[in-house]
Amino acid sequence: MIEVEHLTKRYDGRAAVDDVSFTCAPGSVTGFLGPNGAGKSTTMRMICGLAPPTGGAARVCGVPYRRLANPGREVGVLLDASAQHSGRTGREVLALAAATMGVPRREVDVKLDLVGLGAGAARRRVGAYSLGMRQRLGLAHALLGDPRVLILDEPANGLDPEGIFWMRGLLRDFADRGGAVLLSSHLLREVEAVADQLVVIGGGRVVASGGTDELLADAGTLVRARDGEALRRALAKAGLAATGAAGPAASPGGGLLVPAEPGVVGQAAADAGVALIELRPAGAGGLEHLFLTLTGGTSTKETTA
Ligand SMILES: Nc1ncnc2c1ncn2[C@@H]1O[C@H](COP(=O)(O)OP(=O)(O)OP(=O)(O)O)[C@@H](O)[C@H]1O
Repeated sequence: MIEVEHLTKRYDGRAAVDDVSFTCAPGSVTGFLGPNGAGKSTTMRMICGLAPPTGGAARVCGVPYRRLANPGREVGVLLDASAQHSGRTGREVLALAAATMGVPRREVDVKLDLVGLGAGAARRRVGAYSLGMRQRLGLAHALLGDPRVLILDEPANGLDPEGIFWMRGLLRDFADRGGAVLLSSHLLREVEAVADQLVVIGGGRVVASGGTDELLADAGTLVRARDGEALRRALAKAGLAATGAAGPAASPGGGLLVPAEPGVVGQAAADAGVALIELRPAGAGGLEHLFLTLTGGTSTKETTA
């Protein structure tokens, strides 16, 4: 439903997006991940026809976005939650959009309800909304035309943990009913629970992509021994590269992340007579480590989280 082929965007000769390709299939959520400045928003803007690509092409529902006759009925887009007119109430924003799209007026209340904006909130001006409320309104706007595709740029920004959990459920349900979701974030943890596949971008280029489970399975093994140095020597002897596990992959007292199956790592330790106190698939923590390694040093702005 979304096809991105060799998309490239240059500003003043510098590539903000460099030869990016991926597809988002019906019935799936694609997590589009990368640090600040990686090129996520620029890619999404090109998909939605808001920025002309320097090279490559993107299609939504089989055609370039600009060729969709009534885009809101096919693709729900939330690129900037703060873009709504601050002087209008939440209900007015949706009512206007409904009229433009030819959506029955009753859908306004259905969608306000769906995103948890009650009657009181809907009567308030958008200028008085918190960022989380604006994100909810943006989601209601994106869902208004009952589209088959959702393109959402950092929709979890400003939502509290409960809001993020709620949004995951909503997006999962949307995909389970056959929709395609492209969801960007600079936080792996925000999307890994809901994304079927991940596209990781750093410095404008895709640095990793694939099924979330597959990437998790490939995330390596976390291993720890009381004698860390002996373990390092044992792994080196077996030709296994090891890095100090950091962040969520780390275990108390330190540990090593090894890009190999737990059985292979355990055998290497056993062969050298090193007693282990921990040996497990690194899973999500390992993926985070992989993500930080792959995108390391490519962030052009300070991370907000
Ligand atoms: N209109 C523009 N003119 C010049 N450079 C731009 C423009 N838009 C984006 N860029 C640059 O392109 C690069 C990618 O920016 P982009 O906003 O796409 O990244 P991002 O991954 O969405 O980051 P963030 O998470 O901070 O939104 C950055 O270096 C940015 O400064």
